[in-house]
Amino acid sequence: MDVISVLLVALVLAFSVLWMVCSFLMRYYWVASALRPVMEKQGIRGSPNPPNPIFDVFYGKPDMKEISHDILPHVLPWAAQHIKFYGNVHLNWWLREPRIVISEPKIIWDLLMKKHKDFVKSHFIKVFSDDIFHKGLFHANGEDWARQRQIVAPRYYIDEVKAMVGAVNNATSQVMAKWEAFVKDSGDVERELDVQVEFMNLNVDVVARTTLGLIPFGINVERWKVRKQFNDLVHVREDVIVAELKTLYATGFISLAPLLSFTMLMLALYPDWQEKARQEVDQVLDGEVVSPKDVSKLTTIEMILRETLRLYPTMPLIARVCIKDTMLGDVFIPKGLGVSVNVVALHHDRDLWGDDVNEFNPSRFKNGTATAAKHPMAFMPFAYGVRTCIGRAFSEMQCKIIIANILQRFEVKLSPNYRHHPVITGPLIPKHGMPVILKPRRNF
Ligand code: HEM
Repeated sequence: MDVISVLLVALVLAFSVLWMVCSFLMRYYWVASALRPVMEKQGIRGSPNPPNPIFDVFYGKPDMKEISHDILPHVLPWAAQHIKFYGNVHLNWWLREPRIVISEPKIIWDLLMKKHKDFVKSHFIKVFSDDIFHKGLFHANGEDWARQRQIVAPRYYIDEVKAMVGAVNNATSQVMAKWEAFVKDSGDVERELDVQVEFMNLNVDVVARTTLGLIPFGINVERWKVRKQFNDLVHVREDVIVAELKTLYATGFISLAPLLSFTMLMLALYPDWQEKARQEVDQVLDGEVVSPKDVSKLTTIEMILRETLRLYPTMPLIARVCIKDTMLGDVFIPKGLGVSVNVVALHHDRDLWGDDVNEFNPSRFKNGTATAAKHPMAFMPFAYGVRTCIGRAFSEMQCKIIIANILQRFEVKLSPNYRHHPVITGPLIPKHGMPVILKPRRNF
């Protein structure tokens, strides 16, 4: 390498380092001398020091001492403290980035419904998932998002979802037969199994059977030809189609396995609810597989799933970043500030849910979700507004079918090896899996 090349490389390196240092200082300067006073003047206060979420998440934390559903102090200890000291709207940090964290329904309404145009998806979530979701709908913004949503969302409308019941039944039946053989092989009447791993595999299978209908091959081409959306799709670049499939695969198996796992925990912990749900399954299905018309009749399972999602929301934080100076309620939000909805805190707020907030009580959903708490937006596992989850109906249908199949064939007990340690790794998951004891029902 000649001298000029060496000098050029050194110059580029020096500029890169300078740029990194400057942007770091800028961020700090902005936070320390500009942003904090703006927020504090409005009465919004928060932690003076950034916590270390990476450390909290991955290392060194002991399991919960007992199986309690009061999980906020365990999964987000800083949030539990901040709510106590600063209230339901406070400042916090994501690494070095300041964020306003909210668990106040009226302000969440403004963020997700009234003022949604002033916010975009935050790169906060991309830290966790960019390599998985790539450029798909989950991360997209602006026109790119609108175009993708228009193409993908109709695939999950209720009639389309009903048409997927058979595929879910087939995949689930195979797994049930495998579980029965697994217990039989032990020569015992019951056997322990980590169902979390099983649910992940099952969901990959279900998503493959249902989602591959999106790929424009063979018969799908014929279907798509008669739809206007196909015209949109052929204009979408190949990498965007791949990104969409990755998104649907990832959301399918990342989000459903934890919900199903925690539901198994609830069934094991509350045998009275397990029995109630089983009686409903036996009555509605009468030994047959679930048909599309049966799905809406499984109301006890529906309540159990909702109460599980309340206590253990799969998506514990919803993150946005402000792109235009705006107001959320009475709070001025400057452009560039991150905003997070703390769904765990919202779902565990005593003022909204009452004194039994940390108890498992599916009956609170007997008249639906809107009246279960003191505010209709107190329950939001699938978010609200234009970016609400497109997979909601699909997830509810799939989970009902899987749980109905399990109850039809097995009794579920808690394993002595279960260790209670919900943890946020992006989704909220049981850190040590979900070992339960399965006992096939003899009379089935
Ligand atoms: C227990 C199951 C599930 C839960 C709790 C859940 C929850 C959520 C939440 C809270 C959001 C909003 C995120 C945000 O605004 O930042 C979301 C978005 C999304 N979900 Fe789900 N989800 C589930 C299952 C699924 C499934 C099975 C699919 C695939 C079909 C799916 C596909 C998506 C997509 C594509 C988005 C982005 C939508 C957009 O931004 O327009 N989800 N989900």
